Amino acid sequence: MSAPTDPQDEPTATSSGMSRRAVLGLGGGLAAAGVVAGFGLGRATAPAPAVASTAAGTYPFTGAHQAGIVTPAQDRLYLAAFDLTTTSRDELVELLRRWTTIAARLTQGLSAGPFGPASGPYDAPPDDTGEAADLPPAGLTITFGFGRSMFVGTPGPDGTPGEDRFGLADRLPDGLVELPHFAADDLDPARSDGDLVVQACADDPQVAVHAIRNLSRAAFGTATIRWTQLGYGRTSSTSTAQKTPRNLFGFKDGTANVKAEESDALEEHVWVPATDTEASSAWLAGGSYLVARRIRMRIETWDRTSLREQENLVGRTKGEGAPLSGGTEFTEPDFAKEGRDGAPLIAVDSHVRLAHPSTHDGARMLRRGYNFTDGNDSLGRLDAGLFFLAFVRDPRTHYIPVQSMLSRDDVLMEYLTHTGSGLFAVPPGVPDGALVTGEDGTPVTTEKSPFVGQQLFA
Ligand SMILES: C=CC1=C(C)c2cc3[nH]c(cc4nc(cc5[nH]c(cc1n2)c(C)c5CCC(=O)O)C(CCC(=O)O)=C4C)c(C)c3C=C
Ligand SMILES: [Fe+2]
Repeated sequence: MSAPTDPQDEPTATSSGMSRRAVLGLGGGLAAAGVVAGFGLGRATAPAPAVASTAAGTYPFTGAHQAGIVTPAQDRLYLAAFDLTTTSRDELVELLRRWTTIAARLTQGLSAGPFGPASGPYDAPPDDTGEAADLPPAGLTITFGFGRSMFVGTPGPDGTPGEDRFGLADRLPDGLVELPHFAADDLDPARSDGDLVVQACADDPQVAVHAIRNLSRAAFGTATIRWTQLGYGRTSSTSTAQKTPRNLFGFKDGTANVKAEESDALEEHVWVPATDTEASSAWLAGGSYLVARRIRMRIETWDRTSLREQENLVGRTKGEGAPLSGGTEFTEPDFAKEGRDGAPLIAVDSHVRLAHPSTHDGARMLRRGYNFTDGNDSLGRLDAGLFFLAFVRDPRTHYIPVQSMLSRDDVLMEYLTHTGSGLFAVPPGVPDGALVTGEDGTPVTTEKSPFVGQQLFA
């Protein structure tokens, strides 16, 4: 996988100078020396600090918040929702411990396990699947979240309540509601919901897929994949240093997004605050909520729509991304401005007007979506669209009212169908310095090692 092509998109890298390949080579040396170890025993390599990097860049795994939210949006996504097959709380905790260690390792360019794909016990499967062995970390981030069903199970079709399998019902955070049915939803249950979610983002699809594959492998016997979504071409900027990308309608997307540099806006709109949470959600302080919506776009119809109409539907110009009220890309839209005919220059039913914070008591969201193309239907139309991802402080105030209005009144909806949906509580990050490391200084799983979401089980 290649390093970021746009110098503005370069991950904030510190350097250990150790590539994944070098690490694997050292793992092989250990095997040759007859050292057979599980996760608790490391390789005899030079320590790889929790914050490491190569020329291609890594992002720290630890911190107050999980990586993959304000991290400059990488170009590729592989997201997987899982269903737990166990009913044991201890096994759930063990899974989260294993996942935390593996994620901490992979994001720093290490193999999933201490041996890597080509060493370790010869009669056992390798502890890493190997397809990323020669690839740099590619800015990989791995972000974990919990679905409502993990807390309260899934209600039966007759409305019977779900089962509290893990003794977590009283910890259900207030915002982790069942999303209402929105007008024009055509949701496929096989592409919706899930007990757990893992978002892997990287600048190389193989690195992102490798991450999910190895995490899924580590979940064997405890959780199975419910659905996945592959995404390419980010449709948002999450840093002012990034160029605004384009969605499959050809419009710049992410111009007015909440950006990493807007620390006040992040506190107000993205992070769950410690101050105003109920006891049931206190564990989520410093976390966020992730809304995922698979939105199919009728691109063949769109492609037969005039440029004038396309711009009016969106409320911005297609070339520059400027509001139709005038100015350049980052000029604030002037919704009061009228044209010569006395009609507002930005139509009252345009997407940007209806999604704008001024229409929703100031509520904003951090959008982090991706384009997707999943083949075609029997009529030869592409099954393509936008996999909308947004991180919000509270979906009840920051997502549901916006989506309700858009699904009812937004003229863009004529070209859209929501086909998948998920809402997840995203716990805060694993604190810096908390990871347990083995002799070689790389993260290992022990009975005491910290894990993502630990606050929930305290
Ligand atoms: C519920 C939230 C939103 C959904 C779903 C959504 C889908 C969606 N959006 C576009 C294209 C664009 N959206 C733009 C801006 C924009 N969109 C939302 C919310 C949802 N979009 C917000 C909050 C905003 C920002 C509004 C503002 O503050 O001005 C834009 C303009 C450029 C930008 O600011 O990002 C485009 C273009 C598509 C194609 C789509 C579904 C497929
Ligand atoms: Fe939008």
